[in-house]
Amino acid sequence: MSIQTDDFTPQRIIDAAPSSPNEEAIERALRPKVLDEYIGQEKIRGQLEIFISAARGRGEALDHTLLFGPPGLGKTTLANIIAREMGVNLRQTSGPVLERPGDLAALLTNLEANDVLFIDEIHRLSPVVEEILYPALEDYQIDIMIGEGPAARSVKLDLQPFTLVGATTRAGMLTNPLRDRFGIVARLEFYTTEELAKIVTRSAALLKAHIDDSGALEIARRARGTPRIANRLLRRVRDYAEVKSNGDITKETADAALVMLDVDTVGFDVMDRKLLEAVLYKFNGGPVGIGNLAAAIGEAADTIEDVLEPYLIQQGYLQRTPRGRVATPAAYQHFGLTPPRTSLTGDLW
Ligand SMILES: Nc1ncnc2c1ncn2[C@@H]1O[C@H](COP(=O)(O)OP(=O)(O)OP(=O)(O)O)[C@@H](O)[C@H]1O
Ligand SMILES: [Mg+2]
Repeated sequence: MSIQTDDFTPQRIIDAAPSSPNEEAIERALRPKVLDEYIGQEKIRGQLEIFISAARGRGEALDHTLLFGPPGLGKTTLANIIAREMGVNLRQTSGPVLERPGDLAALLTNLEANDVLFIDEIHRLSPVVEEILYPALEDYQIDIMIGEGPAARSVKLDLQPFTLVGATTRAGMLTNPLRDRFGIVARLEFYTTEELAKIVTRSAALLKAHIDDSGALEIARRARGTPRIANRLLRRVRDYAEVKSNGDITKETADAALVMLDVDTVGFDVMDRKLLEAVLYKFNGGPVGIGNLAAAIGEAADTIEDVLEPYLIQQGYLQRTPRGRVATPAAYQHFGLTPPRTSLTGDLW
């Protein structure tokens, strides 16, 4: 019998990663299917609209596209939308799954003209697999080795023109030759409260939940700029509203539910507070190196960098300096402390 650990590990309510296979199924149902339903990310949407309609007009494959940004901002959603708007198939895989060159070759040779190949976590491709990808991206050709030892020979195979859509939370970890082969590079930004409120309202309608504007705004404000978190908070608030009142989601029910879930007024949960408190109290406001910080709060450095930090930095609570992480005056104020007149890096705030 196999046990899915997912169901047993305690889960941050505002974790930006999907919490279980079950949540992924719910997400699929809430996922916008066409560009017009995709809320926010105006710049990317505007660009894609033009590039897609031009490529379609010429009957060509869309340029290879790299989507990067923190988890839960809509990269997978966008990859699906691109295929849909192009009117082609989407084949999906991910960096760690492609262990051998043959795995990728099999996928590539099965693509039909102008199809989208979506590689999630593309920064985790192994170097040997990446090698195969270069000529595929440039000339729609691959070189594969057939046989072993002295009898081995290399065979060139022609591929159909296709679009690679790569997604990553870490653009900095891509090799230069790979990054250079993307014609379109889109950086997804955190969503504004207004955009998230629209997403919450749309999802509530799909879930047949009753929500008013103030309820949607309250959830949006506390969703860390991330649609995945907004949708998750909505589902938890809906549970609360159904059990504790008549099921209608208002500002009051949303607030009460979120207090119960330990999500504070700016959307921080226990982990965010733990991180900021460590910088403030244990390291005197910083600067503190990522390794020390990771040890102090018992989280992996990767998790801090990919999941926790981006939002805190974007919201201006934390700064990344060459000497380490530094708490900003906003962080001091959030915890009711008086910020020092100069930061520890010596700059005047
Ligand atoms: N622009 C958007 N409008 C409406 N809903 C969105 C939007 N972007 C994302 N969502 C919702 O958020 C959920 C998470 O999005 P998605 O899975 O695309 O994120 P991701 O960037 O691929 O995350 P990860 O890095 O974990 O793979 C989706 O199920 C979708 O319902
Ligand atoms: Mg994804």
